[in-house]
Amino acid sequence: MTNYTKLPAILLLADGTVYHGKAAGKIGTTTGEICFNTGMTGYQEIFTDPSYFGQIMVTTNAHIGNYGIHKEEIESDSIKIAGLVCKNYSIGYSRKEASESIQDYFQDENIVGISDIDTRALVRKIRDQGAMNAIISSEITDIEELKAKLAQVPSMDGLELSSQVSTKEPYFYGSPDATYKVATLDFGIKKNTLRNFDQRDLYVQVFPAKTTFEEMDKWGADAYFVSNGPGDPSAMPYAIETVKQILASDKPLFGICLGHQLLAQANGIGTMKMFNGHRGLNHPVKNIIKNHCEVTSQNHGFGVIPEEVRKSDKVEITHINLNDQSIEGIRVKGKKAFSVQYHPESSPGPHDSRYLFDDFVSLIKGELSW
Ligand SMILES: NC(=O)CC[C@H](N)C(=O)O
Repeated sequence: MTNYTKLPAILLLADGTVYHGKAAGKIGTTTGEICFNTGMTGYQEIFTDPSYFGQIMVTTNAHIGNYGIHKEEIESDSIKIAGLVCKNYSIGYSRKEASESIQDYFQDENIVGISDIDTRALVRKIRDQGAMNAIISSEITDIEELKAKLAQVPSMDGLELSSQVSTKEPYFYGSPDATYKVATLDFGIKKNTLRNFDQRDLYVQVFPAKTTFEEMDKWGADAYFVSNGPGDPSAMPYAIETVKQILASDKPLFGICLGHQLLAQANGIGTMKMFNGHRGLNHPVKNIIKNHCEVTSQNHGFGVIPEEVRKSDKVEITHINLNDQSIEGIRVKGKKAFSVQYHPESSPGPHDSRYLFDDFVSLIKGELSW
């Protein structure tokens, strides 16, 4: 394949800052909300995480691509990030299990990126100025033209994206002989969540985002799962309604990330756009029920409004972020429903929080209550 990576490329931020670097991936132009992930490993899992749909990813690890691309290290069937910004873009790779280079992968999947950017300076800028849109181009050099294109990009605030990454048809995961059945609402589910269910004797049917409760209920599931996903949860009234109906059914319910935000919304608690999201593999969270700390994997740009959670008589707080005291977990009083803002399936990330999948199984078995 032709190697275009010596060609110049431009990154323009919505505040007018221009960065010059080199083309990475396909030659072209891409737009999205710029965000950064501080993880030191797991780039392929991050690129394929559907929650990043519509976002340009800045990786703070200095080398990207250096251990190649592995067919199995994916969280969905394609790259979901809108574009990549990195420092060193390594086309050569050192792992013998890898099947191709990052450059071939990006070109095959039509992903536009930019390398040789001072990502430390860029991240400090985004950190201090908050979330904003950006454009990367390796074909347009006129800044005014790039500005005009960037002005057309919608704000992430108020954007519904889940229905674009959700499965179009229902499908099954795991063994039909498993003891319990979990109906899953797919807003952009990660494969490792499904692997964790399968490992715990749960048979899953994954439903498209806009499936009604009535349709899912026909399957006779023992419990429900509400997945992670991209976009603004407050722009998803259809999903909030379905979660309300699941709650009314009194079946166990577990939600992760977007699923957590939707469970809050279904209980009358608002969500908000954060100044900077949490994206990385080492966010400390305190489980205030068990009085322990977990190091967690995170990826979100919205959050539940802390004052509204504290005032709510419907939910109680189970987890708190130790960096900024944001709400990381809730459970619904008198219901078998709980959720976390972070990612216990953690692919990539530490496994501290995997016990939440065991808690879900205990809840289904009737061995856990509050
Ligand atoms: N990982 C997720 O589910 C992200 C949820 C939501 N889109 C957010 O950015 O906050």
